[in-house]
Amino acid sequence: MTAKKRIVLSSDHAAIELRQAIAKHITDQGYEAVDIGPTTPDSVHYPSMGEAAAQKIASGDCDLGIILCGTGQGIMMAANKVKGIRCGVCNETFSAKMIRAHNDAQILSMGARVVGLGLALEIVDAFLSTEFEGGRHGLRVDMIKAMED
Ligand SMILES: O=C[C@H](O)[C@H](O)[C@H](O)COP(=O)(O)O
Repeated sequence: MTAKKRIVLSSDHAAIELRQAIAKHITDQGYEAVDIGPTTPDSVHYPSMGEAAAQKIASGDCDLGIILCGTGQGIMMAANKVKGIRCGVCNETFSAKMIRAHNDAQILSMGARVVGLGLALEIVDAFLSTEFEGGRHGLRVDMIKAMED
């Protein structure tokens, strides 16, 4: 039996309900949701939550990630500071497919103050169901990786 894909989820205070709905949605689909919070509505700083999620990927503990803040932008910026991490903000499904297919992004970021629940779940599905195509795209991703050395 193949191990379940482990998907780390994190957010700031702006996206708690959406994050929890996504966790249930992907669990229902057979993924293992590794939800690192927060769980209370208290204000929490998105850089810490973005970094914590990205470290779960960089360490190999999780396969892919979904992170959320008000716009998806701030938490994405923080996640991308962790070496080896590629994260994009996607507020529609085409980009969510393409950051997997062409950019081999490990983390999807979304804005809970931008997208509604129905669209957010479709974006998640697009991201999780798409594989990296490699080939010429692999050369370009390697160029990004080389900038970190
Ligand atoms: O990029 C940053 C995010 O959108 C944050 O969720 C947002 O800045 C939080 O704002 P506030 O503290 O006013 O809820």
